[in-house]
Order: sequence, then C-alpha cells, then structure tokens
Amino acid sequence: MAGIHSLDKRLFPLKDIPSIIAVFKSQMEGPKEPDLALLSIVVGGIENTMTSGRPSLSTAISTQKTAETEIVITEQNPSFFPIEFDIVEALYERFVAIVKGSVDLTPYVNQKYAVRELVKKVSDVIWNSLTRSYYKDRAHLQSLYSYLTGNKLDCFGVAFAVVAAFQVLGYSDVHLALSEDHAWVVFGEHGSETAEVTWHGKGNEDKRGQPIGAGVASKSWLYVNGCPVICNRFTEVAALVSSINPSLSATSESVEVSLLQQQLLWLMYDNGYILRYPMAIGNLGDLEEINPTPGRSPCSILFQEGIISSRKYYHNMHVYPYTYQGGYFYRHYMYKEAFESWANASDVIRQYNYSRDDEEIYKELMEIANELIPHAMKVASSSNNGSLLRDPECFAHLLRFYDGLCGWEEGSQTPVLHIGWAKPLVNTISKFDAEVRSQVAILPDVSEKVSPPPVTPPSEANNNEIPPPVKTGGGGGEAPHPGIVALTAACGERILNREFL
Ligand SMILES: CC1(C)CN=C(N2CCN(c3ncnc4sc(CCF)cc34)CC2)S1
Repeated sequence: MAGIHSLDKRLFPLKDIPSIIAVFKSQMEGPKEPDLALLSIVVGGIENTMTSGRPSLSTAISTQKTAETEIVITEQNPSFFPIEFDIVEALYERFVAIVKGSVDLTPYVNQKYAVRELVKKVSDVIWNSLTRSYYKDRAHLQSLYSYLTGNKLDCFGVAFAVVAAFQVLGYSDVHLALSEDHAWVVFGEHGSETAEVTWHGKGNEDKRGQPIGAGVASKSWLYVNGCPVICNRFTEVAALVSSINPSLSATSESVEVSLLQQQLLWLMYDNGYILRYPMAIGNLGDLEEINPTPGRSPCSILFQEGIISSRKYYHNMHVYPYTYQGGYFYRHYMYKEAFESWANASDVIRQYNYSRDDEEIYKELMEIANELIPHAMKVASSSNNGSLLRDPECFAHLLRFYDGLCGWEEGSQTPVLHIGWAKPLVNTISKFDAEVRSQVAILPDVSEKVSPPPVTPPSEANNNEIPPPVKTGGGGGEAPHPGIVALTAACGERILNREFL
C-alpha cells in the first residue's frame, strides 16, 4: 500500500488547513505518484464531516453570488473536526481489500497495460457495490470517503473510483478523461483506448464498457468533439480537489471547506496541474471572486486564463470558460462584457449538434437567454441613460449569441429553440433603436461557399424589423464604415428566417 505508508503519521490528526496542505504537498513531492485513494479519503472525510449539518465553529456564508454579499470569514485557519490517521488508514485498507479481493488479475499477469474487459470488470466492481437506489445528484457523493462509508457515488465519483482502483492494482495507463458534463477513462499503451465506466444523466441506459467513439461522432457537446481533459495522476488530484463541494445547503457553504478548496487549488495552480484544466481554473476564479487572496491574480484574470487554456489545448471546444467569465461580468453589472462572453460561448456551441445528452448546457444557455440577458437589458435601459441600448457592438454581441444557438440547432436531430426563446429574443432585439440596428453590417462569410443573398442597403432598413442582412463590402465590396459592426450574412439569414414553432 504505497500511499498510506508513505504518509507521515506525524501530520495527524489533521485539524487545520495547513495540515491538509502538508499531506497534499508530501504526496505531490513524491517519490511515488500521488495516491488518489488516500487523498480522496482525506478530503472526502473533511468535506463530509464539515458539511454534515452538525454545528461547526465558523459561520456559513450565503452563496448568493452578488457583489454586495457580505462575506463573514471567522478566521484564516478555522479548526476542523480532527481527522485521525487510524480512520484514514482503515478506510484505505478497506478500499484496497475490496479492489484486490474482487478482481482476479491472473488472466492479465503478462500484460502491462489494461484491456477493455478488465476496465469493464473494475467498473462492475464499483457499480455493483453501490447502494441500490439513492438520489444520485446529491452533494458530497464524489469521494472515496462517500463510497467507503455509505456505498454512494455520483457520476464523476464512479469514474474517479475506477481510476483509483486501477492505481491500487498497479496500472499506470488508466486515466480519467473529463468533458464539461461527463467522465470516462482512457487506457492502453498509447492511452488511445477509451471506455465508459459510469452513467450519464437521468433515465439514460449506461454505456459502460463501450468506447466513446459514437458520442464523439454524433458531435454532441457531451463529448466535446474529442477534446476532453485527459488526466495524469496530478491532474486527477486536481480533479478531486476541484470536485470538493463546500455546500452546507442550497443557499450556504462551509467557510472551512471553501478555504481548503481554494488553497488546494492554488497549490495545483502553482504546480501547473490545472494549466490544461479550464474548469478547475474557473472554479478557482469563483472562489477568488468571493474571497480574494491577497497577492494573487484577480478572478477576472483567472477566468481569462481558463478561456486561453481552452483555446490553446482544446481547440476552443469548451463552453464553460466563457460562461464562468460571463457570469462574473454579469454579477458585476458589466453587461456589455457579459454579452461578449456569452456570444463567445455561443460561437463554441454552434460547432456542435444538439442531442438529448446535452441538457446541462441547454439549461445553462436557456438561463442566459431567457433570464440573464432580459434582466441585464431591463437594468441597462434605466442606467447610464440607456447608452447600452444605443451601442451597436452590444447589439452585435447579442445577435452573435442568438446566431450561435441557431447554428447549434442546424443539423441537429432535436430542435433547440421554441417560442419560449423567441419572446425574450424579440423583446431584447427590439429594445435597440432602428438607427442602432442599421449600424450593424452583415458581411458575407469569408468561409461562405454560397454568394450572400441580394440585400437592402442599411439606409433603407425599415422600422422595427431586424434589418435584412446587409452587405457593405468585405466580400470584395468597399470597406464598411468604421462605425459599422460586422456580422456574417449567415447570421442574419439564420436569425431572420428562423421559424419559431
Ligand atoms: C460556469 C459554470 C456554470 C459554473 N460551474 C460550472 N461547473 C462546475 C464545476 N464543474 C467541473 N469542475 C471541475 N471538473 C469537472 S469534470 C466535470 C464533468 C463530470 F465529471 C465537471 C467538472 C462543472 C462545471 S460551469
């Protein structure tokens, strides 16, 4: 048992944040690779005891993420309920016993790398040891502490447990693969094999044991067009840190657990373990927005770094980095910036075909389109003497946002937009003066195959209709007026001609 015996007993009982950080540092420094089971038990144990509902020493904070939230931090290092070494050791050995006791490795003794049949077998061991029926979306079900003390895991937790089990079995090729709403494993000599090991969503038959090829081929967001975060042991530690859930209830969070997660994420950040993990950077940004660490980058920089990571390592196929940033701008009344972030998010989703597996991002984009943008427009119309509603760039961001949703729907088996979307859309667009709308030029796509349709020049754009797609140069015509904001002809086509059922 590598991890537990390389653990320095003198660090126990763990009773404050520095002692937990010390455990993670000792695991990160090596010489052996960090022990996933050990770290998941330790951090899961703290999370579960600190959020169990029993009174703790510190004040819970409201999680209503607005700029005015008064944050009550009782002290920098509030004490935990102590986590005893003997408990951690017993749970660790129970996990090792379950895994080694349930998996017969004799058929694989001369194979260095895992094979699909073995991956399915280990997934079955975890799967069949779970409680028959429980509320799968509950909080605090992501760790091995939850698995070992309650036989409950959430979707991510099952995938993580399978990877931790393979580490116990001595395999170094089985690793966690993470999209924005699903997790699976990669394995084999080149890490090129993939396998489902957990379920996804509600009421969907699980595909455990199957490769994820079909999911990628269907171009659904769930499989991020074949650009998931492929973890190594260090990024797997970052994933368990990022999956820490400080929630005490729907509206409050444990101060201690939030501080612990924030400081562990900075440890991951400083070691470069989340450089290629946009969601973990976004998680850190959210924590820094609530409770800025003196001397550290401001959260706005972190949200931008998450976007850069997605563009640099994942071909800009991830949506959440832009919704992390858009949410930040929105909470700080920076509505034009929020509209641009959301338009950028929409430019990502347009690359996909909508499928029934994509509910999570559908709900996220629906909230932006039908709640956040209308609220922003309402506030903007009575602030800065409504200047936002006369800003053609703002109008262009919103058109691009809606256009991305239309593009997402095009070519999909399932429709995205319906009348419930159309009313807020038309309501929002019509809040912009016709004069402003006419300043938005719709230029032919340079990548457009077909020549753009004949269009009315802007001066003749009529009153309350969204001006027909206008071509003012770009594709070989004269250069557009400097005040003109360009959009593609396809965008105009899509928005204008979309029949909302
Ligand atoms: C901008 C947001 C709506 C705020 N929180 C968001 N998330 C919270 C944190 N999330 C995550 N954070 C770190 N790692 C992972 S891996 C994964 C897929 C299931 F395994 C999700 C996820 C998911 C996304 S997106």
